[in-house]
Amino acid sequence: MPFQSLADVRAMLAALPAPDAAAIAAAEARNGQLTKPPGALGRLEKLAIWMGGWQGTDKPTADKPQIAIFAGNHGVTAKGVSAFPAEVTAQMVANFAHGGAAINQLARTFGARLDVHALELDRPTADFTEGPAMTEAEVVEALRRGHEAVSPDADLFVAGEMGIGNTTSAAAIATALYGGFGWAGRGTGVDDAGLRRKEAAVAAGIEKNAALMGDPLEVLRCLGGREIAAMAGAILGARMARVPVILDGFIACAAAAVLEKAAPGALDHCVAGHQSAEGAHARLLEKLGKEPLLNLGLRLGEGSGAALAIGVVQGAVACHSGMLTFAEAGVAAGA
Ligand SMILES: Cc1cc2ncn([C@H]3O[C@H](COP(=O)(O)O)[C@@H](O)[C@H]3O)c2cc1C
Ligand SMILES: O=C(O)c1cccnc1
Repeated sequence: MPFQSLADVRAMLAALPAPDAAAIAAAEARNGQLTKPPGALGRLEKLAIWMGGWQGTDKPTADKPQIAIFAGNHGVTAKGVSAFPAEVTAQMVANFAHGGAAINQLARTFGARLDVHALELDRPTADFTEGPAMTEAEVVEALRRGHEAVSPDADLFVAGEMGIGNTTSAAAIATALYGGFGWAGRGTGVDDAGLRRKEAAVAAGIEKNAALMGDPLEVLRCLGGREIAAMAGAILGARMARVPVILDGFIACAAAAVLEKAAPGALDHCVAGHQSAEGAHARLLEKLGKEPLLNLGLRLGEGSGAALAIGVVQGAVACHSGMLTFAEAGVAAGA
């Protein structure tokens, strides 16, 4: 058991592993010798060196990517916050199992292992507008499921989610962590009245759980969902195993934000895969200090934007680890 209480999670967050400084130096040196003008591969160069640092090598790989999707149901759906009914969560889990969802196609395209973890779908979280969404035992169990989902063999990890109502939960988390207004967005496509219901649910959730909002892990317990907690646990598990992570959209970033607030630097092993079309995702990425790799107007979740960014990371490490140096290739170096 990686942890049995939120206190154990806090202790883990206080002692996170750092990247391998020698591997970073070696990867930087290698990058400087490859057959291209200095800096010509732009951000790909930084990505490859970052991958090397976390993997502890000057020749990183990205041919064993893992995508884990976590699914959970939300009591707050009773407040009419989604354009779709809560049954869709379980129906989409079946669709993932049959290979029929967008993420199945993307995982196959980039050669990623895809695991689906359905977290007590017949037992939704409590409606957070009326009290904490989860007990400590429930949130710790979800964090643990995520933590244990990371394969020790993976060289790159994506956490994705499925949970009708979870853009409201993510908006509530972002509001609690960063304050201000306007964190709720259209999600699956709610109309103006639906958006107002989401804003009201967020405000009620913050007010009802006000006494606990100073502690990021309590924010996760009170306003999160099982799949959001599991994504946080998985991102933490990847850090402990020094597996680099690609962050997905608004909901995945809300999960990640809990870790960053609890322990600044906790997302140093993460890159932002994309900027989603969910209204407040750009703002959340700014709070995290992360520049997205892609901006394709996706607003799906399931890890889909991050999955597409696996291709970018694969391109970066293929160049970095596969190219010849000037000396090896017999190409004349510049002045
Ligand atoms: C068919 C379908 C497939 C999905 N795949 C991801 N989501 C996305 O939409 C949900 C969040 O939006 P909201 O907060 O508005 O409910 C999450 O399940 C998210 O993963 C889907 C939603 C639907 C309807
Ligand atoms: O940003 C996302 O990942 C997202 C946006 C809308 C609906 N589901 C997911």
